[in-house]
Amino acid sequence: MTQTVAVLGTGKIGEALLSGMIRAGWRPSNLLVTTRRSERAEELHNRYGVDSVSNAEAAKRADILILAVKPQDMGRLLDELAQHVTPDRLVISAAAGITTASIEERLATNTPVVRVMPNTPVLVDEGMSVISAGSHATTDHLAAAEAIFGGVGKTLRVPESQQDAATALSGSGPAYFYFLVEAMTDAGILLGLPRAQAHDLIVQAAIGAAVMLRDSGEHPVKLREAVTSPAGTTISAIRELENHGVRAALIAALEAARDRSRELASGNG
Ligand SMILES: NC(=O)C1=CN([C@@H]2O[C@H](COP(=O)(O)OP(=O)(O)OC[C@H]3O[C@@H](n4cnc5c(N)ncnc54)[C@H](O)[C@@H]3O)[C@@H](O)[C@H]2O)C=CC1
Ligand SMILES: O=C(O)[C@@H]1CCC=N1
Repeated sequence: MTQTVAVLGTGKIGEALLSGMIRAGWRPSNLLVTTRRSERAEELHNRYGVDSVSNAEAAKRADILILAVKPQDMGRLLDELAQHVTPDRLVISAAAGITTASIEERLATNTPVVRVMPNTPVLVDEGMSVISAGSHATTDHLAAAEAIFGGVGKTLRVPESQQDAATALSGSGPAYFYFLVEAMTDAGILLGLPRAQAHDLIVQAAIGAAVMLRDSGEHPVKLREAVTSPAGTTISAIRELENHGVRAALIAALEAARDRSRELASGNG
């Protein structure tokens, strides 16, 4: 961890990553951030002890640049960086949809670019980061990205052609579970439970189910069948879920997220 890493754009995912890197043992003196507002720079300095610099300065000083701005802001960021990034730097983009090729063509020839799709559970070291090499990135560059993102969760290498699908499943994935918890908590209210209790019951059911999925090695169908007693309560609920097309809705939802990721490749909104 002797390299210097700059996080360019420190919104939700940029800060989540920054906080995770500090927990994983990165020294604030080896980290830089860029922000659009000076109050935000001050806030991050107070919180993490990191210095804020301009994007051009970050490109000059950092070995690894993590681009964490919105896809729609990527063009402008690359304009600011283009003259300053040399091919001995590693550029990691965390932006949905943006291809490594589109970044490579804006930077000096042979600049290595790695595309990563993390998710917000990096905040609790349970992130999933899906990693792909651009055309000039070597296995050492992939390993450098894995060292950073592996400190805050799991990593998986995929061909870049699968990144839009991975974004739909994993980058956006936590939101679907929060949405379910929200809806199921409302159901608890309808059934007469106090909101706080309904929330706790659903969250613990989610945690228990997630740990069983991760640790038991069983197929989800098997785990669901173990809950579903003959003529019992669960099957009554499952019938309603099927009646309302929840399975088809999920498939369509993730397909829409994949398509949106593809659209964002143009950098347009
Ligand atoms: N939020 C999430 O769960 C995930 C987000 N991503 C990707 O991360 C990127 C950022 O997303 P969020 O953090 O959600 O957005 P955000 O809007 O919270 O953060 C973006 C930040 O970039 C800053 N910014 C924009 N242009 C800048 C520039 N030229 N120089 C310095 N800072 C600049 C903005 O002020 C803002 O603070 C997006 O490309 C998104 O696709 C990837 C995985 C998960
Ligand atoms: O919603 C988005 O576009 C970003 C990318 C994955 C998660 N959040």
